[in-house]
Amino acid sequence: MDDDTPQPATAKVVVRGLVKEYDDFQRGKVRAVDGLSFEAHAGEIMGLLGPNGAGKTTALRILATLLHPTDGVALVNGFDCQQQSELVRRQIGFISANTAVYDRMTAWEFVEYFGKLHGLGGVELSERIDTLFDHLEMQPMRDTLGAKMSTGMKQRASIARALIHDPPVLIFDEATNGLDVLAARAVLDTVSHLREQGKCLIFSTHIMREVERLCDSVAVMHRGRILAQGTIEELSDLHHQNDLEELFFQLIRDADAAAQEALDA
Ligand SMILES: Nc1ncnc2c1ncn2[C@@H]1O[C@H](COP(=O)(O)OP(=O)(O)OP(=O)(O)O)[C@@H](O)[C@H]1O
Repeated sequence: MDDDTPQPATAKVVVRGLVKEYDDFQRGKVRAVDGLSFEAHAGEIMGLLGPNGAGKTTALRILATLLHPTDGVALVNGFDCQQQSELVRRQIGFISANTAVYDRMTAWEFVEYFGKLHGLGGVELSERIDTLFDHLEMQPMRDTLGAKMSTGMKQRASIARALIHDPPVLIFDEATNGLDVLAARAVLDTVSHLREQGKCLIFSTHIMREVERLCDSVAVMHRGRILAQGTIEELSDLHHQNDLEELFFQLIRDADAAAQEALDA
């Protein structure tokens, strides 16, 4: 990797007033993200919790430099996702439920290929892959072709791919969708382990148990906005509700009722 890259001391994600509108052929303008603001810090897992269509993937794809925002700012480690996308990509690893592997590459070749794209090579790269394969328990599948991998194996390969350049910020977008309990548990264990290494993690999900088990803070998102944000204890105290699932339903119900009232007025 380029050693001249400025490396701020603390990995951090800052999102301020982020807006994303899509031009939808059938629905016209769709405001998928509507003034979103949050921060995520090093050594912490921030949960982004929201129902289908809340705007989680859109927001995270902006952070991953895959989409341009309509308005607002998203910074990764101080670098602007829109203006400095190349630098942001070096700071970030993005894992979703449907990251593809290549049918004709083995797990090892796949991760090596992405390592090379990040400018790694030689012994440094093979040692790094070896360490990652140890941690992710991928040694038995190192020669398995993408076409022969199970869903859980594909997800492990995708995680190794996202970690190969050792980025300080990791984004998991509904990364356990479609995995069986064992494979999902392996992903959650990896996320915990990455926190111990001081990484800044954003973990989007609609599964409450994953949030309760993993996250240091949580932002509840609906209709492109954040309805509530804080630690689970802070949210429980503020809304007088200890059950996260109930709290989630309550927040969504209240927001929908307020939106309906505004429409009726
Ligand atoms: N390319 C697109 N064109 C038009 N509308 C889109 C596009 N992508 C997403 N949307 C819309 O934006 C809104 C937010 O979608 P998004 O996928 O970001 O939400 P999400 O919280 O990730 O949902 P899910 O959990 O279902 O993945 C939805 O109304 C969706 O239909």
